[in-house]
Amino acid sequence: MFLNLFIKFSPPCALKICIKNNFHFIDHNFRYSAITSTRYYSTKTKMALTPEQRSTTLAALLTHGWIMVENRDAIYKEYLFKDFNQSFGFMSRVGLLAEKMNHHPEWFNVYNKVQVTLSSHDVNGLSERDIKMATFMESAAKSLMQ
Ligand SMILES: C[C@H](O)[C@H](O)[C@H]1CNC2=NC(N)=NC(=O)C2=N1
Repeated sequence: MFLNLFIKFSPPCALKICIKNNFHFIDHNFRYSAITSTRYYSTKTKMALTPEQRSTTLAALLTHGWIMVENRDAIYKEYLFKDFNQSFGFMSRVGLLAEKMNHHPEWFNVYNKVQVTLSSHDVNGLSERDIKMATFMESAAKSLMQ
């Protein structure tokens, strides 16, 4: 109900794509049922970072251990945790957001080390989604490390 109202009255720049999934079930009594789930994806943030965003939000991340990748419009950071438990906890938290955003980090993990590269394939470079993801990673890492 609220979602419908939101979609109806949200500003026109926030164009929504609606994807319907049909799930079909047969239970242990061989009764058939179907559930339709609807997901809405916003196209609003599918844009490369503006020069202004680069000199503000991106610049802030670059003072927190993130670096620009050579020959690619992407950012990289290496996180060093206490042990594998912390690394995996971090990746689990980030993984849930990644699925929700449909935006996935390129990452490598061994024991307490997680190396992350962020970029947006669809704009062939950095977008607001990378900033959002990196900012979330910063707070997840901080809360796990204390
Ligand atoms: C087809 C699918 O929507 C795309 O590949 C999604 C999935 N995950 C993604 N992850 C990242 N990092 N960038 C993308 O542009 C992206 N796009």
